[in-house]
Amino acid sequence: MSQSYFPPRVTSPIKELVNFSSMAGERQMKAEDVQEAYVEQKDRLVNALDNTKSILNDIRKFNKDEWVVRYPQLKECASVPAEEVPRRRSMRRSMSFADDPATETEVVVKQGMTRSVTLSSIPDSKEEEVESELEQQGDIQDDNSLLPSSDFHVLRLDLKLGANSSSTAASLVSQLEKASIANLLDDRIESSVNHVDKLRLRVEDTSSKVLVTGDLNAGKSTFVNALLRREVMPVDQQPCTTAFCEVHDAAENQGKEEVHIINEGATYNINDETTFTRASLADLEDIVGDNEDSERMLKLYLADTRAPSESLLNNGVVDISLIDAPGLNRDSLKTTALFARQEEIDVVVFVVSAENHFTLSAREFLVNASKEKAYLFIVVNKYDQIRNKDKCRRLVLEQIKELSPRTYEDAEDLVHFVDSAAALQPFTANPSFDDLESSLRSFVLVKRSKSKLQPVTTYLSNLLCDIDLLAGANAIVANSELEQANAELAQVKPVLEKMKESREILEESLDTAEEEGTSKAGVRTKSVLNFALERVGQGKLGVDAPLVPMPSYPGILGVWNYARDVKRALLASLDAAVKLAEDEARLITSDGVERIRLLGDEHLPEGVEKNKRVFVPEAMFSAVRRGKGAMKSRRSSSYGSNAVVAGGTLSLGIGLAQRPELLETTFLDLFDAHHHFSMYLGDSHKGEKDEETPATALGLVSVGVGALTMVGGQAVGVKGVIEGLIRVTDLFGNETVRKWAAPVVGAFTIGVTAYLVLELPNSIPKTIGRRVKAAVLQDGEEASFIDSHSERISRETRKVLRLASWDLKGRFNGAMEERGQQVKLKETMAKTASAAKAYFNEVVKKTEEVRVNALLNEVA
Ligand SMILES: Nc1nc2c(ncn2[C@@H]2O[C@H](COP(=O)(O)OP(=O)(O)OP(=O)(O)O)[C@@H](O)[C@H]2O)c(=O)[nH]1
Repeated sequence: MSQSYFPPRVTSPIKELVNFSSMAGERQMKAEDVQEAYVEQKDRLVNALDNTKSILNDIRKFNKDEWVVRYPQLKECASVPAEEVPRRRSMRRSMSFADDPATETEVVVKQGMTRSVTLSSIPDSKEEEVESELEQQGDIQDDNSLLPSSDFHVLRLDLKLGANSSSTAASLVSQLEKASIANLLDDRIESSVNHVDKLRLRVEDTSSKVLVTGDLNAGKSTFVNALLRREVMPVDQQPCTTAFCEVHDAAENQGKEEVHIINEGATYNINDETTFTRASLADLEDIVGDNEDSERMLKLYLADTRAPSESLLNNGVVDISLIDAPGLNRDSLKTTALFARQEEIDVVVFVVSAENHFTLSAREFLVNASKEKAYLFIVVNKYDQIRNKDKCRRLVLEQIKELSPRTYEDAEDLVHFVDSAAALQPFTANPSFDDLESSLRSFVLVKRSKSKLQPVTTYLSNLLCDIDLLAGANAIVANSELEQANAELAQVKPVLEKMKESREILEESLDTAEEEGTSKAGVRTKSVLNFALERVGQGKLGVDAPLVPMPSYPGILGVWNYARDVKRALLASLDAAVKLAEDEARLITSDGVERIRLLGDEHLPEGVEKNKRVFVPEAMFSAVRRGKGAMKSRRSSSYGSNAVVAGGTLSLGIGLAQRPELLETTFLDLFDAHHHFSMYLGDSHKGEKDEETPATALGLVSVGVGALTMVGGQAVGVKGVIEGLIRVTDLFGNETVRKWAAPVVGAFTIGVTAYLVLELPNSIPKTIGRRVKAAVLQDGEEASFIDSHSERISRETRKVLRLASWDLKGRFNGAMEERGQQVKLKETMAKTASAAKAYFNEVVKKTEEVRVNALLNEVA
C-alpha cells in the first residue's frame, strides 16, 4: 500500500504521519503519535509564523524610519549566453532595482538545501569558491523545482517588470520613485502580515471538517448515521436533505445533545444566542422537512458514547465535524461545490450509489473537487444490492481513474464499497465498513496535517525566500552605498582637514598681502611725490615725461605769460607725478592681486570655481574724476560689474594745473622778496641751491621789488608796476628825498634792468617752483599734498586688495563649508548604509533560523 499525500524525500514529522497511514493494522495505536507529531509541527509553524511576522513588521518599520527598502529584480545574465555556459552558471543573476531598471549588477545566488536564497555580489564571492560550491550542489540543481527563483513569490509587486518586459513598461516603471516602490512594498508586506495572521488562526484551529456529499438518494444520511452508529439524520427513499447538517461532538455544547438552527444572515456563534435557534434532536426530521427549499445550516451536537479509538467524532485526537450536505441535484450543485472549496473543509467524502454509479452532476462535482483537494474519499454505497460485485468495482474504479487520478492511485485506502444500511444493524459484523471507518479516520488525521499545515509550510517557505531575496539585495545595495560613501569620504575628508589646517595660514597670508601692498603703495607714492616736489621746488618739472612742457622764455615782454605757463607746467608735472604714483600703485596692486590669486591656487581645493572677478587696474582711482559724466561713464564701463573698481577720493593735487587759485600769477612769482631777503640775510634753507647764490645787487633789486609789491599789493600786472613807479616818483617832490634818491633810483634802475635781462629767465621757474611747493605743502587745513595722496593711494590699494582677499576668503569658506557638508552627508550615508547592511544581514540570519526551527528545510 503506498500513500503519498506528501512529496517524496520528506524527513519531517509529517513524514511519520504518512508512514503511519501506510501501516495497516497499527493505525489506532499510532493515532496519538500522529497527533503528537502534528502538534509538534504545528507549534513549530506557529512559532515560525510569529517570528516571520515580527521580521516583516520590523522590515516595515525599518523601511519607514531608516532605509528605503529597494525592490530587486533578478534575471538571467545577458552577458552569459545560456548555450555557452555550464549549467552551474545559471546561478549567476543580473540584479536590477525597480526604481532603476537600467542599472544592473551581477550577483551570485547561492542555493541552499531548500528554496532559500543567499545573494552576494560577484566581488564578494571568489569565483572558484562559488563554482565549487555550486558543483557540490549539483544534485540539487538537477531538480528544477529547487532552482532558485529569480523573482518574488509572495512579495511580488505587479510592476510589469522582468526579463521579458517591454522597454516601454520598463521606462514607465523607471519613473516610479524609490519611495513609491517602497510604499507599494510596504502595502504588500502588510497584506502578507495579515495573511500570516490568518494562517496562524487556521493552524491553531483544532477542528477538522468532513463534508459528506453525493448524488441524490445515494445514502449520504444513512452513511453519516452509520458513522455515528445512530439514526440521527432523516433517511428517506425520497430525496429529503436540503439543509447542511454539521454534526459536532456534544462535548462542544457542554455535553448537551441539541440542534442549533442558524438564523438567516447570522454568523454562527455558539455563545451568542441571537445567531441561532435551539431545537431538540427529535425534531430534526421536521426541521429538515420544513426547510426543504432554504438550504439552511444546522448544527447538531451529538454524544458519541463509543470509545475514542472507535468513534470518529469523539476520537480523542481532533475535533471532527461531519457535514451532511444536500444531494447534487440541479439546484444545490453549485452551493455544494462552493462549500467543498472552502478552506476549512479538510476532507470531502463522496457517496455514490453502487446502483447508479456517477451521474453527470456527480462527475462535474468530482472533477472540480479533485482539482481543489486532489484526494477524495469515495464511498460506493448500497454495494449489497449489486450482484456482479467485481464488475461494479471495476467499472466504478475506471470512472474514478478518469475523474480523480490521484484518488484512483490510492484507491485501496480512498475508495470503499460498503453497505451503510447494514452498518446500522446492531451486533452485525461489517468488516468493509470497519475498514472504511479506519481509513477515513487516518485520512482525516493525515489530511488535516496536510490541509492545515502544508499551506502554511509552503507559504512560509516562499515568504522566507522572498525576505531572503529582499534582505540580500538590500544588503548588497547597502554595502555598495557604504563603499561609495567611504570612498567619497576618503577623498573629501582629507581635503576638509587640510583646509581647516590652512585656513589660519591663508588668512594671515592674505592680511600680510594686503598690509604689504598697501604700505608699499603708500611709501612709493610718498617717494615719487617727494622727488617730484623736490624738483618742482628747484624750478624743474616734477617728472621726466611731463604732460605740459616747460615753456621757453619769451623775453621780458612776455614775462607775465611766461610765469603763468611755468606755473601751469610745474603744477601739471605734479599732476603727472601723482598719476605716476597711481600707476605704480596699480602695479603694486596687480602684484598684490596676483599674490592673492596664487594663495587661492595654493589653498583652494580642486573643483572650486576660479575667481570670476577681473582686476582692472585702469579702473582704480577712476572715481576721482567725479561729476555726472564720470559717474555715467563708470556705470557704462566695459569692465562690467565684476571689475575691481576702486575710486580714490578727491583730495589735494589732482588737477593742480586746473585749480585757478594755484594758477593765479603774482609779482611774488617773479620776485620772492621773502626768499631773497632770507638768502640775503643768510637764512636760507639748507641744501637749497640758492644758498650758493652770492649776495649781489640783485638782492637789492629784490628788496625794491619787494617794496614795490608792498605798494602794489598782491595782484598787480605790468600796468600796476608802472603805476607803482609813478607813485614812487611822486616822492621825489620832497627835498630830502631828492638828495639821496638819485643814486638809489639809479641803482634800482640798473638792478631792475640787469635782473630783467640776466636773472629772470632762471629765477622765475625757481621762484614759482618754490612757491608752488610751499603752496601744495600747506594747502589750508588739509593734510599735506604728499600725505594726502599717499593716504588716498594706499587706501585705494587696500580697498582692491581687501576686496580680492575677501573674495578669496569667501570662496575658501564656502568651499570649506561645502566640503564640511559633504563629509557630514557622506558620514551619515555611511552610517545609515552600515546600519542597513548589518540589519539586512541579520534579517537573512533570522530567516534562516526561522526556517531551520520550523524544519522547513526538510519539507520544502
Ligand atoms: N440496501 C441499501 N439501502 C440503502 C443503503 N444506504 C441507504 N439506503 C437506502 O437508500 C435510501 C436513501 O437513503 P438516504 O440516506 O436518505 O439518502 P440520501 O443520499 O441522504 O438522500 P438525500 O439526502 O435525500 O439525497 C433510503 O431508503 C436508505 O434506506 C445501503 O447501503 N443499502
